[in-house]
Amino acid sequence: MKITENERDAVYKTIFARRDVRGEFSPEPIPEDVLHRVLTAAHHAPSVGFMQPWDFVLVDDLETKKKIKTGFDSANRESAEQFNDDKAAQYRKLKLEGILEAPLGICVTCDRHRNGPTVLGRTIKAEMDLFSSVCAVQNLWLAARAENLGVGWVSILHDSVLRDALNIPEEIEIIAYLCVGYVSYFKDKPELETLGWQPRRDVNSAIHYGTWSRAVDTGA
Ligand SMILES: Cc1cc2c(cc1C)N(C[C@H](O)[C@H](O)[C@H](O)COP(=O)(O)O)c1[nH]c(=O)[nH]c(=O)c1N2
Repeated sequence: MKITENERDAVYKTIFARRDVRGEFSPEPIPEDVLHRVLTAAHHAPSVGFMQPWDFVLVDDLETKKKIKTGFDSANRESAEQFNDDKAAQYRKLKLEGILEAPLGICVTCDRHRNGPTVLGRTIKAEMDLFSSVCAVQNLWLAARAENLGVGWVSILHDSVLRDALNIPEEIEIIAYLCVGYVSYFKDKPELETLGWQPRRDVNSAIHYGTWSRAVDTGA
């Protein structure tokens, strides 16, 4: 099967128009068929040894979301203290989650024991199962964008909060908590770029020919 030019353009458009969404969610519910398409796209991510170690816990209960939000608030206060004075003040102004606003939360997990102890491709680097689950997150994020659904990744959370709220056992790894819902608009650029937190690196500084070399900061 060949990808047509229009289809190629749609893929790039989706990649460049994807954003991390925090506060702009509408409460409009996500239709079952749309959600199923997005989760099926996530489920078709590549995985080491075709392990498919992920699971998706869907969270629409307000009380559960409130527990997670309380956990975020506490972890966020703890996080702010890790930055120096100016950066901490700027950090405290950032909106870094949409846990209550988003109609749906999705917790992506990784079962590190799925398919037994020896997995093709994971014999030398054990963390490949975790990376596979992150591939599922990216597929989900892009498929959601193609459906005009916003996604926000919230990682300022201790695992214990999600384990308690969602009944996730210790042997299951927590990969991501995602806030998902329709949005009024998608920003053109990452918010952290617009607010001056961090600029986008020039793609050429990420490309190395032959050997790795430390990127030179040109200040551009
Ligand atoms: C593993 C991981 C973890 C997080 C994120 C991303 C990823 C990949 N991002 C989103 C992140 O800030 C965002 O992707 C970048 O700022 C780039 O913006 P766009 O995603 O292009 O809009 C994120 N954003 C946020 O507001 N709170 C968070 O806790 C996190 N955590």
